[in-house]
Amino acid sequence: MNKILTLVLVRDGKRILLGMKKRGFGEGRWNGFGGKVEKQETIIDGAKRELREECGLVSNILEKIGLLKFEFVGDPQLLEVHVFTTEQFTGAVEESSEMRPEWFDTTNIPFDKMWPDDKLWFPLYLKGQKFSGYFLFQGHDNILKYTLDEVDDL
Ligand SMILES: CNc1nc2c(ncn2C)c(=O)[nH]1
Repeated sequence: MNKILTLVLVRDGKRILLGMKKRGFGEGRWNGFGGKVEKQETIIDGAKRELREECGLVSNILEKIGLLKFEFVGDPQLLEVHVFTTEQFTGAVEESSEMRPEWFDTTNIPFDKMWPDDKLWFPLYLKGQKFSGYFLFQGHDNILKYTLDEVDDL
């Protein structure tokens, strides 16, 4: 059974909010906000909860824009990441124990300090194209193979 995770990308015009992961999975990398989905919540409610917990922003309008599946050589647990975006949010950005948020210009995204798959699917995201991808990782830095498709709906 795949482990269901969420990823929320927050946009404000030309800017995107990313968080520096301070510990755990993906530590030391910039990423969107998200995490596990609890048993009693829907995926989108889990995404909204993680957004608020990790950076203080509240959004009721998340748009589903991507589905990413990750496999790691030697690990039977597949990750299934449901990707959302929002441009409508309230609250003040605040650092959490998990994440140090920072605004970036979408022309200057720090891909060299992000998961290596991000540079592959971000261009689709930035042009508003929904996507579905599968990535086979060797460790956390090396993509052995991947598929990435533009899709009309998720
Ligand atoms: C493994 N690559 C990867 N994993 C992620 C990401 N966001 C959340 N998780 C768990 C991502 O962008 N890449």
